[in-house]
Amino acid sequence: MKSTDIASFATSQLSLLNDELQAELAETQLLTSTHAPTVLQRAGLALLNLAVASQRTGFGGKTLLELSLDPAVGSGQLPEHGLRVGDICAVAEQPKGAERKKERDGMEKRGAEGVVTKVWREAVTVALNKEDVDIPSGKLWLVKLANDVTHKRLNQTMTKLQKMQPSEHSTLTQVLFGQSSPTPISKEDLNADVKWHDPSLNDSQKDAIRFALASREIALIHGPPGTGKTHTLIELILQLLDRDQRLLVCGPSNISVDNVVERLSSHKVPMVRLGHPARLLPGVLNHSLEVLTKTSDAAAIVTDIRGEMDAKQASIRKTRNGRERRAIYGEMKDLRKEYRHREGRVVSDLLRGSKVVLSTLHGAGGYHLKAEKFDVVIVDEASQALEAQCWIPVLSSGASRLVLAGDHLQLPPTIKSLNTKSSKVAKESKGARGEDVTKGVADLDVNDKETPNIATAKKVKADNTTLETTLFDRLLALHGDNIKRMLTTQYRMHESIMAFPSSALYEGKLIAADSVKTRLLKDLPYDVQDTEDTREPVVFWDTQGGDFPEKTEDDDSGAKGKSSLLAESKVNEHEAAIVRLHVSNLITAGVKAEDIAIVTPYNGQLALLSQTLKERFPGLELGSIDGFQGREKEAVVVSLVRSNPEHEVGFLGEKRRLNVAMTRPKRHLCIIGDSETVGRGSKFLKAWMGFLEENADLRYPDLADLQDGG
Ligand SMILES: Nc1ncnc2c1ncn2[C@@H]1O[C@H](COP(=O)(O)OP(=O)(O)OP(=O)(O)O)[C@@H](O)[C@H]1O
Repeated sequence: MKSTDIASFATSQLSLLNDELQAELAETQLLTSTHAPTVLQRAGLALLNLAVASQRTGFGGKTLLELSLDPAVGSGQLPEHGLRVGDICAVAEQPKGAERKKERDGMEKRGAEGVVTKVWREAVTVALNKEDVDIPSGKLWLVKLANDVTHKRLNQTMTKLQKMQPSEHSTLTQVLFGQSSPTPISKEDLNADVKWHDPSLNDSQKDAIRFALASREIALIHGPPGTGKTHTLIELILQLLDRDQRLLVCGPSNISVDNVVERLSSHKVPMVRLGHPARLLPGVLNHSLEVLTKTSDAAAIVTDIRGEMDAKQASIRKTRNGRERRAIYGEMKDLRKEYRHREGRVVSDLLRGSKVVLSTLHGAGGYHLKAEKFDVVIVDEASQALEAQCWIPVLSSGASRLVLAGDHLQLPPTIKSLNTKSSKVAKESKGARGEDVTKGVADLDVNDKETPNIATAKKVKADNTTLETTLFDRLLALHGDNIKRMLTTQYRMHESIMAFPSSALYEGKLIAADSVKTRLLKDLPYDVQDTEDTREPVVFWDTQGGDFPEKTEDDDSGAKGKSSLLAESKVNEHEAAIVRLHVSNLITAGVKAEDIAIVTPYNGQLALLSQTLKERFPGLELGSIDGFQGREKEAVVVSLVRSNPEHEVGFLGEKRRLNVAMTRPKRHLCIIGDSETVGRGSKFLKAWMGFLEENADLRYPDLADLQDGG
């Protein structure tokens, strides 16, 4: 165990985070300043021709603007756009048609900044950051800005850590940096009798819970794919509550937190979910602070004042007279103060009564928790969070114990929010893992990860830390396997699908639960024929021989002019034809399109496959491997794309990405790739190709057949 100096660790993190922010800001700036508004709209980064449809007061006394199409332009649905709940944006007067960068300079600054809180077909709602801003009355546009809010909180947290005196470091903090060893756990504690709420837990789950209950400072629960990590955490939470502990439960994304809230709610645990309601799953809303402040007994005192504020807001918009406006603003200010005061009281009563508070890691740094203390912090999906993010709840909660659940052998935190990169920047800056960061228009997916884009993650500081090293990784390196327990029974995959990842990554320890180990597509609970595909758990279409070459997308006349934002990526047209053939065979056999997913690491290939398959099989799901982490499907088809005489494999070289790809299916995994190219990429890839040749149902495609079938 090598201990780390806490202040210099924080300093190095601050510098890495700052590099990261600068890179991101530069990229956004370049993009929005070099394109006309209409281009930005097409790229999903702006919405044009808007007008204020209504204005009211929301939670926290914030002004909510509802924006819909300007009646002068039209009515009804908004055009396709990429604005999503949680995006940071500016509402401003729309530049005139030809107004370009120069004229627009500083324009976004002059508008009002806010956060998108609701998106539906006809309108978008934005919560403004500042009070009392004048919204121009002409035609408006909404333009996405770089999200530096996340960075600010990370920065504050790391600065706090940096400035702490050694005497202020809790025992937990010392253990997290190797300055103290974790308190040894006695055999009796590990074998203590526990009254289980869920008797169906398997032995590795029970062991992990006993271990986490016995540990005084840290416990890592390592949950390989499908092993019931969240299931285990629920029991752990109930057990800790039985022991009268107060808990702060966090995850890196809203969905990871909601997942826990949904499963906890059947246990009638008094809990509060922090976070903006617009970003929460519907089933979770009843536990959200906003809904609780409206429905609890104390809520009435807040409601009447809210109405009064809305009325004042409305009158401001009608008044043109400056003096009158100023007077109303003054009254609003007093009302808002009173509102916050009352709301604050309701909120703190609610929080004080909750034994469990749940929020994103980021949300744990909000002002609601300032006065709250907890005994234990639990982080789900911890290996998908930046270390600095994990420190937010650790420092804010004052907790003495930390439980991290995750799987460091799947992908670490990544660029999930749409990042605004021009083709030029995208070509020059490869992402965190040298991956295809050109998310561009191909997958403007809703994704509300609060993890910043790691454009600079590869930068290694002198002390060997990168942003990509998660707390989970670092603790394992620091304290070794003694601080972790692994869950070993998986409830997802057929045993043949599980075999390779288990032996190559999980020390051969995974066991397939009886309920899943022999499940095939032909056994689906609806009518599926028994065919050469539906009776095979693993199929490998080996395209070796050079007839299935990859192409760089730019060779193909600038991606057909589809977008300047789609930069260099790889495609493999012949592989795409095999995907089509295989998928149509499955569907002809009776497998529902909804039960099939196609994943590929390259956005170029994804775009090509979407073009040709989406219309034909609407239920089919297509996505990047990275975007599919955490998901599962009955059948998964993976197109590996790379096939070249140089045997270059690009980011197939990242085994954690391939691990994610091969562990998504329940009953059927179909791999399409060139074993000659892929097999030379790394030891792991060589072993995988060897495994497939030995164990999969091998197919050698014939180009002529493809022309018929594809
Ligand atoms: N002891 C158990 N007995 C039966 N089924 C279980 C058990 N533990 C977990 N499962 C089932 O396994 C599946 C996966 O569980 P869960 O969603 O908790 O896993 P996870 O590890 O959090 O998932 P991921 O692999 O996405 O991280 C669920 O359908 C769950 O009901």
